[in-house]
Amino acid sequence: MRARRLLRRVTAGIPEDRNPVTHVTELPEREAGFAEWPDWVPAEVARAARASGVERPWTHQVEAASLIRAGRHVVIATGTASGKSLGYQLPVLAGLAEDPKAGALYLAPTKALGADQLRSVSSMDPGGVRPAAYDGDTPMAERDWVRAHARWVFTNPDMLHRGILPAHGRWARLFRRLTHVVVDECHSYRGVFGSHVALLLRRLRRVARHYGSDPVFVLASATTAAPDEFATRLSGVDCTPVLADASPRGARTVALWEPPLLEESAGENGAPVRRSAGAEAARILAELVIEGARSLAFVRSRRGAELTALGARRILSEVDSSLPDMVAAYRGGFLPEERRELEAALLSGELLGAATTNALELGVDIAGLDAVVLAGYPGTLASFWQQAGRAGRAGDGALVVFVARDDPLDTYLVHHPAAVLDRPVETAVLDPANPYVLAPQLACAAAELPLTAAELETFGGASARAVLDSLVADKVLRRRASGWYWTRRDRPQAEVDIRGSGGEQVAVVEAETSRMLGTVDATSACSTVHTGAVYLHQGSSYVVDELDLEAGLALVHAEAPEWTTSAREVVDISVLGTQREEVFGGVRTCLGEVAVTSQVVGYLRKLPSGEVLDQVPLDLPEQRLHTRAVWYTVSEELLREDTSSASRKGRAPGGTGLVPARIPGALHAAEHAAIGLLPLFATCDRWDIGGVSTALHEDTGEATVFVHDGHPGGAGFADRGYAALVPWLAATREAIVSCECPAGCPSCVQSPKCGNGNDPLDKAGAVVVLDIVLGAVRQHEGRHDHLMVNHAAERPTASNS
Ligand SMILES: Nc1ncnc2c1ncn2[C@@H]1O[C@H](COP(=O)(O)OP(=O)(O)OP(=O)(O)O)[C@@H](O)[C@H]1O
Repeated sequence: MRARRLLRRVTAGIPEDRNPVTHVTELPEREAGFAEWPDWVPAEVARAARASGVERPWTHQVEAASLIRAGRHVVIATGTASGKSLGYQLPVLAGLAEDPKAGALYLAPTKALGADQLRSVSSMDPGGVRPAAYDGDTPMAERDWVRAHARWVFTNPDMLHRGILPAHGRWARLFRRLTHVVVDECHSYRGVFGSHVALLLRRLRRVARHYGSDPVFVLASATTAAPDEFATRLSGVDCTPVLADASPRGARTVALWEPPLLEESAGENGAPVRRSAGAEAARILAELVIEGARSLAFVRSRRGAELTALGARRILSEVDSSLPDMVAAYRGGFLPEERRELEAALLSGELLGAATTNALELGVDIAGLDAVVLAGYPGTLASFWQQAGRAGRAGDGALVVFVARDDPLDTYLVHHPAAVLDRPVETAVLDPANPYVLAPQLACAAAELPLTAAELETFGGASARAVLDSLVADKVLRRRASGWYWTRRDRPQAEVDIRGSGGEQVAVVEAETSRMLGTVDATSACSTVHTGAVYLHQGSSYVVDELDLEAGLALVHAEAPEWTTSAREVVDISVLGTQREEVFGGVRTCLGEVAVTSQVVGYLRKLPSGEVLDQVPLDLPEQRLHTRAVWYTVSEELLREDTSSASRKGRAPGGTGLVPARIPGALHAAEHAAIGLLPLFATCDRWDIGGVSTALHEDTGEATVFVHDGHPGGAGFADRGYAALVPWLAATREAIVSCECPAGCPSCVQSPKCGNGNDPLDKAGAVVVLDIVLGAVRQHEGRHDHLMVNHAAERPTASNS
C-alpha cells in the first residue's frame, strides 16, 4: 500500500498519455527462517554477534557455516544484506580460536569493503585472532607486525599479487597453517580482471601447498545464476553452493520508467533526446522526500550524483525551506567514516534522501529503505538487485524505480520487464585461458616457485603448456627437467596490472601533485585519456591535458566541466582464424580470432541533458588489437530479396528487402544496437566491446557485422555472444522496435563512440537485417540442416613481450 502510494506520488500531475511508467510489478514479502547457534561456535563470538543485534542466525547462515566447518569449499550466493558475512565468520573464527597457529586470509575487491569486514571481525575476536589489514594504506611500520602476528589478514587481490605472493617466504608463518581463504563479493571479478584473479587464486593455492596447507575457499557472491560453476571457475576448486536465502525481506513494488523524448531535438544528426535519467531521478527523489520516504538514488558518476542531489534540493526548496537539507550527495571517496555517517543519518531519518554512485553498492550496511531509484541500468542484474535490495523492510512495502538512460539496453529493459524481473541473474564471464592473461600470470607463478609439469592442469592444461612454450621461446622462462624457471633477478609482479590486460600501461597522473590516479591499457588509452577527455576516477572528475603515448603518460588536472566526452573511433577488422562456424543457408555465424585496427579521430562533448555540444578532432596513431570476435554474414540474395516472412511484418517500407544503398546503414545500425545489448548476455560494459559492419568484407566476401572484445586476447565476451546469438540478436531487434523515435536515436541505434558520426544509420533497415538473420537461423535450426564447422580449437598464443 505504502509503495503504491509513493508511486502515485512520483507520477502525480503527469498526463496519462505521457506516463513514463512502462511496467509495475509486486515482489512479495519473505519471512525470516531462524536456526540455533551451532554448539561449536565459541561463546564469545555468539555473544558479540548478539550484541550487534543478531539474536539468532538465519538458516542459510548455519548451512554455510556448517559446510565450511566440515571442510567444504563453499559459495554463498544469497541476496543483498542477507548476512553472508556471519556465514563465514563463524567457522573461520571458531577454527582460529581452536588452533592458535591457524591463519586465514580475506580478499575484497575494494579496500573500503575490507575495512568494514575487518571492523566487524575485530568486534567478534574471541581472543588472539589479531585481525589486521594489509593493503596499500597499511603503514610500512605496521606491515612487519601484520606478517608476524595477525592471524586473519584482510587484503585485496592487488596486494596479494604484488605484496604477499612475491614475498611468500616472509609470510611463511601464515602459509604454514592457512585454513581459510574468503573471497568476498566474488561476482565483481569478471572480464579481464576476473581472469587475472582466477589465476591469482591458483597461485595462492600452490604457494599454500608448498608450505603444507590446503585452505578451504569461501566465496561470497550476490545472487547469480549457477554460482557454483562460476565459483569453481574462479577459485579452481569445487565449490558447494548455498542458495536458500532465509533473511527476511519486505514486499517491494518495482516500477520501470522511461523518460519522455524532449520536444526539441538537440542530438547528433538532429536525433531526438530523452530527458536524462539523472534529472528524472532528481525529481523522483524530491517527491519521495516530500512523502517522508527514506530513499537512495543510484547514479553513474559522482558528478551525476551531485547533480541529482542538487536537482532534488532545488525542487524541494520551492516546497519548504527545511526540506533541501534532508537530501545529500554521497561523495566521500569510499571513506569508511563518511559511509558510517550516511548509514546512520539515513537509518535515523535525519537524512531522507541521498544520491550516490554505484560504488556505494558494495559493502554498505544500509537496508530497509522505503525507496530506491536506479538512474540507468547498472550493467548487470547482480548489481541491479544489489541496489534494489537496499529497499524493503519486513512488514512494510517499499518502492524501487528503475529509470532508463538513453541507451539501447535500457530501452530494451523497460519495455521487456521479464528481462529484468524474471531472468536469473547472469553468471559473471571470465576466461582464465586468455593467453594475454595466462602468460604474465604463469611468469609470476614461476617467479614465486618453479612450475612443475604436474601443476599445469591447475592453470588450464594444454593452453598453459602452449603459453609456457612461448615464454621459453621469448627467454622469459627457462625450461629444465624439473620444471619452468623464472630467469631474471627482478620480479614480474610489479609489471603485471591485474586490473588491465597485462599489456603495456599508460599511467594517469595529476600534473600538479604528480599523484598517479590509475593506469589505462595502452590499447584503450587513445579512447579514454586522449587530450581533452573527461576522466572519472573513483567518481572524481579530471580533464586530460596531454596524452604522451611514447612515455606512457596521461597528464590530467582536477576539473568537473558540465559535459562528458566520448571518443570517436574508426575501426577496421581482419579475420585471423575462424574457430566456430555455422551455416544457415545464406547466413553464417562465426567465432574466432581477429585483428582490430582502430584510430581515435575525435571526441564528442555532450551535456548531461544529452545535448551534443560539438565534435573535436584529434590526431592519434592507429592501434592494433589481437582479440576475439563473433560475427555474422548475410548473402547478397538474402539481403536484397525478401525471403523471410518475418520481415514482411517488420518495419521495412513496403515489406521488401533492402535496396543496395540502404545496406550499409542497416548493417551499421544493427551493429550499434547489438553492441548495446551484448552486456545483457555477457556481463560486460558496452565500452569493453566494439564492432565493425561492412556491406562487403574482404575476408568473408559478404555483408558482415562483427562484435569484438576490446581486450587483447579477449575476456570471454565474444564467446558468450556466440553462445547466445539468437536471444542476443532477438533482444537487439526488440530494443530497436521498442524505441518510438522516428529514425534512430541514442536509445536505439546511435552509438556514443561511433567514429563515423553515426552516419549512415538506417533504423528500419536494421530490423530487416536482423529479421533475415534470425529467420535463417531459426528456419535451418528447426530443420537441423545447417552446417556446423568446428575449426581447430587451438588459440594462437600471445607472447609476453
Ligand atoms: N541472523 C541475523 N539476524 C539479524 N540480523 C542479521 C543476521 N545476520 C546478519 N544480520 C545483519 O544484516 C546486515 C547485513 O549483513 P551482511 O553485511 O553480512 O550482509 P551481506 O549479505 O554480506 O550483504 P551484501 O549484500 O552487502 O554483501 C548486517 O547489519 C548484519 O548485522
